[in-house]
Amino acid sequence: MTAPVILWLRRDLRLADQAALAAAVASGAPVIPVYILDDDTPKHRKMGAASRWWLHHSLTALDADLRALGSRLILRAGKSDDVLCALAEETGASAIHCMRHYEPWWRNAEKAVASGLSTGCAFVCHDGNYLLPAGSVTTGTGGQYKIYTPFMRALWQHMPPPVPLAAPAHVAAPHTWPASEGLNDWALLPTEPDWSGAMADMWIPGEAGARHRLEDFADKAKFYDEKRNLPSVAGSSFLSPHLHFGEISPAACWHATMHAGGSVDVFLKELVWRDYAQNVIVQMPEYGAKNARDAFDRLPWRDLSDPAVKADFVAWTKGRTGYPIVDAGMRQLWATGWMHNRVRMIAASFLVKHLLIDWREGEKWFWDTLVDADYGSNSVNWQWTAGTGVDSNMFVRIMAPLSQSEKFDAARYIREWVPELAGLQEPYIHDPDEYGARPKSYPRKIIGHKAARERALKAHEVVKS
Ligand SMILES: Cc1cc2nc3c(=O)[nH]c(=O)nc-3n(C[C@H](O)[C@H](O)[C@H](O)COP(=O)(O)OP(=O)(O)OC[C@H]3O[C@@H](n4cnc5c(N)ncnc54)[C@H](O)[C@@H]3O)c2cc1C
Repeated sequence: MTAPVILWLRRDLRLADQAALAAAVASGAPVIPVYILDDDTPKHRKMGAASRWWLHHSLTALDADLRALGSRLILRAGKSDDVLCALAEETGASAIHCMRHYEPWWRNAEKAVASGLSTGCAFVCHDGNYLLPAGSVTTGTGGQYKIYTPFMRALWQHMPPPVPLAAPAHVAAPHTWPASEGLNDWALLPTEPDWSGAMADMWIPGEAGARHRLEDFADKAKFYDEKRNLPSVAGSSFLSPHLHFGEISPAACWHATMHAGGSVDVFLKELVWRDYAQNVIVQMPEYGAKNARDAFDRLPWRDLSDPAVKADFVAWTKGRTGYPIVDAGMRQLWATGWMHNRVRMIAASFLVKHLLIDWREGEKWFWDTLVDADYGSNSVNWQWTAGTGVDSNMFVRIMAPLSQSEKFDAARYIREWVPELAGLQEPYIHDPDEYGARPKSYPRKIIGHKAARERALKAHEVVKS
């Protein structure tokens, strides 16, 4: 009887263009696909609540897709290396195939599995969750890029990525299946209260949902640059949670859109940002916790243990800052697990500069509430916004939320997410306080733009010194 091979699944929950699955199938051995719910290895970086909701549905979809090919998904909970080594022993597996991941905890886990397996079992990591393996695009002298633009130019020379692999037609099952835990027993879905209604309306987690999003976007990709900054318009791809969970490969996204014409290159460059973020965390694994620019360690952030500061933070999380564009974004995030990119920049900048609250508090909130919460992309973008990153916006360039709201035509978006303001016309809706048009149910501005700007610039003096 041929020994089986194990397919270790993490953020690569797809059948098409899945190099680890393709290699497992090509080995000719029976395949045991396993997903391990591991809250030990990532420690405080375990998946947030919105991601857990997504995971439940994505695993359900993947199990159904595998069953259609004659296979199924085995679920186990525990520390990945312990579980995998035990499963390899139990099944007599000859190899474990997986996709490579770059979060520091996954890199450690990959090393632990490789060293923990008995000699009869090979451990093989495959690439394909990114356009190129992190670390493979190097400068002329063989160094790593820290800045996005030269990184993008260098990566672009290697594009397009290889043509995506088709899903296998059949996945051979083992003679007997090892025991599996029940997905419902993992309690990944919220119950009391169940806050996932708007998420379920907006998203279809799983590979088929990802494919539909891509097909829908491929027709619009040529207009990307004109529309992507307008929160009232669905101008971007909405692929981020699907890409994060690996339900679709970036190569599939590239090939489906690259001939769209118009401004599609601007979209493709956003896919490169995703790769860039992984390259940053490979070089600086602590990026989610540590300022890349040390001088910012001196910045006197307001202290969250002070109740007044805490109240400001809570107002931000609940979308009650008195700045309609910020509040609309934060409420969209809470309801759907996603926020428009332009509004993410405005809301993040508001926390860091207007409220002078440490970017790490915002990063944590996003980690818990985004369905696309991604260690690399989240920390790179927060540090970009805060001005603390290797490649970042300057701290002293303070975004004016109210003019951004007008510039990017956010009225319809605000009406959708801040119903108290639904009756206001332009320009009042962008700044109801200023025009004396604020309904009683909507809060006053938590701080004026001028006062906030002066406070932030004063705090920054310490960094300069
Ligand atoms: C403060 C802040 C935090 C963020 N946190 C995350 C996060 O945790 N996870 C995440 O995927 N994105 C994050 N982003 C980036 C960006 O906002 C989202 O990727 C984008 O809004 C997703 O929508 P979309 O799929 O329609 O993107 P599109 O505009 O259609 O872009 C296509 C894909 O490119 C990638 N991408 C686009 N912009 C970026 C970017 N700036 N950085 C990295 N990848 C990008 C995403 O995978 C996205 O799905 C963050 C941005 C900010 C300002």
